[in-house]
Amino acid sequence: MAVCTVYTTQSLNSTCSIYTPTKTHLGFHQRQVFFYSSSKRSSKQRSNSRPFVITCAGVGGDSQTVVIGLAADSGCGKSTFMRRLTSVFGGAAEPPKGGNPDSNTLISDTTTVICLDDYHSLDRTGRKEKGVTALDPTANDFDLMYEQVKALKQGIAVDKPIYNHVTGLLDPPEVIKPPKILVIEGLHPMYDPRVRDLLDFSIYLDISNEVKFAWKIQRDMAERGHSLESIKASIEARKPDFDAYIDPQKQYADAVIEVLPTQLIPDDNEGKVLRVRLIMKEGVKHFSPVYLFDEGSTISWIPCGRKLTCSYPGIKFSYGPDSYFAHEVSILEMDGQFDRLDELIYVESHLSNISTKFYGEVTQQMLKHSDFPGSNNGTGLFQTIVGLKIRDLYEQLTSSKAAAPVEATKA
Ligand SMILES: Nc1ncnc2c1ncn2[C@@H]1O[C@H](COP(=O)(O)OP(=O)(O)OP(=O)(O)O)[C@@H](O)[C@H]1O
Ligand SMILES: O=C(CO)[C@H](O)[C@H](O)COP(=O)(O)O
Repeated sequence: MAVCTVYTTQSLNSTCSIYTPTKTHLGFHQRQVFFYSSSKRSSKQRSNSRPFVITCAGVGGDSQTVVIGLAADSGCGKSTFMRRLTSVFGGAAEPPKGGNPDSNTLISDTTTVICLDDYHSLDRTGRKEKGVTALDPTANDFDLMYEQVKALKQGIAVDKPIYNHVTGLLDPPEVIKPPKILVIEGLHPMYDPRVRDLLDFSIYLDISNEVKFAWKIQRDMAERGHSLESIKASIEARKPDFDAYIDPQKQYADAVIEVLPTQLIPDDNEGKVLRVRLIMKEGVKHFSPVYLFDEGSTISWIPCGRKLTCSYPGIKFSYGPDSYFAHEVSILEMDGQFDRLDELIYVESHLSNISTKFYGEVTQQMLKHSDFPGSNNGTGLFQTIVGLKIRDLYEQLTSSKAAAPVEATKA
């Protein structure tokens, strides 16, 4: 086997990979560099040599993209969560400029959110012909998902396909450049072990069937004109594949936001008042779980009174250690809803490890987006806090990378 050296214009820390022509379909942006069988060649020899085509880190290899996975079924609040997350980093998230108007991608200064629906390998007709749902792994191209997320993580731009939800067809690809933070959201970010291993942090939105149904009715009946029967039928049709392929991913998540009917109203079936649990894995690098009052203890707190206005059925917080799929976790729970969002500061001041940059940042974010669904309950509160934790994780990851050469020099 020949030992070869790659000469590249990238910095020494660049990550370069060689791809055979058979892999060019993977959609990498390629640059030409020189590839030799010996490292000791003159510059004349170098310039006369035939170039091989290889891929190199497009951002110089020094900055690495942090990858976040967000899994949930359709209509479970992923887009709302993404809007809260991108807002934490500042700037608005928009579809790629001048691109396909039906693109599912959202780009802001710091984050790029790609929707994994774009890796459907079967379009709507194809799925119908084969009798499979979009949740079925056979309707998705996990090889391409893995190759492209890996490339982006290494700083290499990719040509990502687009699944057009308007037409149900696969559209020509769009270029995705490596961002500072890449969020992959959709049905299967933690399904394929190769993709899962690329994630620096993962979140699962676990919406109970009762609540999912209430949200679906609210959106698909009120906003999209679907009938109650068709909504019920669609949920039922998806359920076996949801249980088989989507739901099991929650065991791999670093944080799960579980949304359940309230326990404050006996036999409530309206789904308006919610009990929301933030399940946080212990021992995750760069992530320290949020706690209420005293870390590791078990707390039950009713904050209603002089400092927090509560109408029926009130608000109840709980916090404590637990286990989840045999992992040690901390769980913070909020049941009920806020009457006045400005009073949230009272609750915020009793929470620790929330990774804010200034006193009241959670309350400020919640007030800023008071029109988003879930702003008056634990869904909005916990999504905002997870957004702040992701910012913190990103800052820790990037500062530890920046510090690494210094450490190496010291050694
Ligand atoms: N926290 C919440 N509280 C109440 N309703 C919510 C909440 N989050 C989402 N919803 C409802 O669910 C609908 C879908 O939300 P969203 O668009 O964020 O979900 P999604 O997972 O991105 O959906 P899809 O995958 O279908 O695009 C909203 O229009 C709203 O009616
Ligand atoms: O579960 C979904 C993820 O959003 C969609 O149902 C899937 O992407 C197929 O989309 P469409 O119904 O528009 O063909």
